[in-house]
Amino acid sequence: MPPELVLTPREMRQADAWTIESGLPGIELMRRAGHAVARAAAEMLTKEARVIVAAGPGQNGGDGFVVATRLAGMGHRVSLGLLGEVGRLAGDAALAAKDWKGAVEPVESLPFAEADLIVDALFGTGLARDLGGAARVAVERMNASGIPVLAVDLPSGLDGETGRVRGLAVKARRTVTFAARKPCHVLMPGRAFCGEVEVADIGIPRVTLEATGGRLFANAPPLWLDRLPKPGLDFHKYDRGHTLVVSGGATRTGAARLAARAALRIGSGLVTVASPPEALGVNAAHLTAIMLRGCDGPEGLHQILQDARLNALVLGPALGAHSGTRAMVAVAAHARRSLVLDADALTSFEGLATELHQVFRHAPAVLTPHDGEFRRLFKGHPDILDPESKIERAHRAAAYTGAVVVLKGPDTVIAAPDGRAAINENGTPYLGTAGSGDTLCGIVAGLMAQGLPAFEAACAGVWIHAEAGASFGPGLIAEDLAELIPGVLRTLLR
Ligand SMILES: NC(=O)C1=CN([C@@H]2O[C@H](COP(=O)(O)OP(=O)(O)OC[C@H]3O[C@@H](n4cnc5c(N)ncnc54)[C@H](O)[C@@H]3O)[C@@H](O)[C@H]2O)[C@@H](O)CC1
Ligand SMILES: Nc1ncnc2c1ncn2[C@@H]1O[C@H](COP(=O)(O)OP(=O)(O)O)[C@@H](O)[C@H]1O
Ligand SMILES: [K+]
Repeated sequence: MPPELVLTPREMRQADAWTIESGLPGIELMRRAGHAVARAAAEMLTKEARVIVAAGPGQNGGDGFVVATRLAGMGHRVSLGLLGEVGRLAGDAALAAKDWKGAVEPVESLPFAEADLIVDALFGTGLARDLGGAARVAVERMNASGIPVLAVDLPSGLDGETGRVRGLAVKARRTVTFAARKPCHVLMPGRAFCGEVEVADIGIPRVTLEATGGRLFANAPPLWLDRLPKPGLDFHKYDRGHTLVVSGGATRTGAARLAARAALRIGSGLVTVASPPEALGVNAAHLTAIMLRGCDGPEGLHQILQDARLNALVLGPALGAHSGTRAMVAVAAHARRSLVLDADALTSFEGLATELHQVFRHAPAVLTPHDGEFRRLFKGHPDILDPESKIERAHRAAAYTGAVVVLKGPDTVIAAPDGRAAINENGTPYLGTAGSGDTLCGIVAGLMAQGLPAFEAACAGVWIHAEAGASFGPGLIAEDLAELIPGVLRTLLR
C-alpha cells in the first residue's frame, strides 16, 4: 500500500483541473462527489427520513444539490436551503442546481432541528474569509440543533489548508472528502470538527495527485515500514548501532535514562549514557544493560566521540539552557553523527537560531521542539514563526536549519529540509506526561543508530511512540512507554 498523500486545497484544485482537461467533465466529478456523499448519508438514515441540505454559493453548494437530488430519488424527504440566489450559481454548481426539482429555500429558514440528518454543503476548500452574516447564523443553528451533520468535503468554517477555524465551524459527525484528505482533516483543531472522515474516489488517479508535487503524507506505517530495521541472522550488536545519550547533572539524570532505555528497546544494539562526573553515582545505581561513561562538558563529549562506533546521539533533555549546552551541540554537529536535539539543546539557543542556520545540512539531525520550544528557538524569525499553517512553520524551520523538524503536539508535524512532511494522528492526550518527549528522542535516535534516515526515523519514531501511548491509555507515565515498544514492534514486523 503506498503512503497516503494529503493534498493542500491548491494542489487539489490543480488535480481537479488536470482531470477535467484530460476529458472528465467537471459536472461528472461533481456528480461522483455528490453521489459518494449521498451513499454515506443513506448509511446514516432510515427510509423516508428527513434530510436538510444547506448549500453554499460555490462548488461545495453544487455538490449539495447533487446530494439532495440523489437522496430524494432514494425516497428520503429532502429540503434544500441555499445561501444566496440560484441565479448567481455558476459553472457546474448551476448545472447541478438544474437537476434539483424541489424548492430552493433561503438557508435562513431551514428548520434544522426537525431533520434526521443535516448535510453541510456551505463551503469547502474555497472559504476565503471568516464566517459572518447568514453563513455564520446558519452554522450556529446547525450546531445548536444537536442533529447529526454530514459535511461535504470539509466542515464549513474550517480553513482547508491550516485546519484553523475561521470564526466558527460546523461540528460534523462524519465528513466525506474527495480524492485525498486535506490538511484540515488531520491538523488540529480541524480534525476535531470532522468526525469520521471518508475519502471518496471520484476518478482522479493517484498519478495525477502525485503530479501536483504534493509531498505531504499522513504519518502511518506505509510511509516507513519497509525501512524499519530487522536484524539479519548474522548480525551482532554493533550492526544494530550504538546510541549515546548525554545526561544532566546529579539531580537531573532521569530524562537521559528514559531516552536511553527507549533507544535500547527500539533496537539500538548498544546504548551508553554520557554522564557528568558528579552524576556518575546516581546513573550507575539505575543502569543495567545500558552502559555508562563519564563526560565532562563539551571537551568530554569530543573525547567520547572519537569512538566512531557511537553513531547516534541524543542531546538536550535536562542538560540546562546555557552556553555549555550550546557548545555540546556544536561538538555533536561537527562530529557528524546522527543527532536528536530536544529540550535544553533547543532552548539554549533561544533567540540565537542564526547560530543554527544550515548547521545540520551535512549530518542527519532531528530537532523535536514542542510549540513553546519552537517559539523560543526561532524568536526573531517571523518568517518561520508567523505562517498560520503548522506544516509551513515546520517546513521553514527545516529548510533554515537543514534538520528534520518534529513539531510536537496532538498533531505532530514532521518536516524534512527536502520538502517532505508528514502529520501524525495516532496519539493520545495521555502522552502529555513528564518525560514523554525524552522517550521520543530515544526512539528516534535508536532508529537512526540502526541506519534509518532522519526523516523516516522521525516519522516512525513519532508513530511508534504515539501508538505505545495510545495502547496504554489512562494512567500512562513516561516509564511505561519504553516497555510498550516491543508490543508495537511485534505488530508492525509481523
Ligand atoms: N472540480 C472540482 O474542483 C470539484 C470540486 N468540488 C467541490 O468544490 C469545492 C470547492 O468549490 P469552490 O472553489 O467553488 O469553493 P466553495 O464552494 O468552498 O466556496 C466558494 C464560494 O463561497 C464564497 N465564500 C467564500 N468564503 C465565504 C464566506 N466567509 N462567507 C460567504 N461566502 C464565502 C465565495 O465567494 C464562493 O462563491 C470543494 O470543496 C468540493 O466540495 C467537488 O464538486 C468535486 C470536484
Ligand atoms: N494531546 C496530545 N495528543 C497526542 N500527543 C500528545 C498530546 N500532548 C502531548 N503529546 C505528545 O507527547 C509528547 C510530549 O513531549 P514533551 O512536551 O517534550 O514532553 P516532556 O518535555 O515532558 O518530555 C510529544 O510527543 C507530544 O506530541
Ligand atoms: K462543507
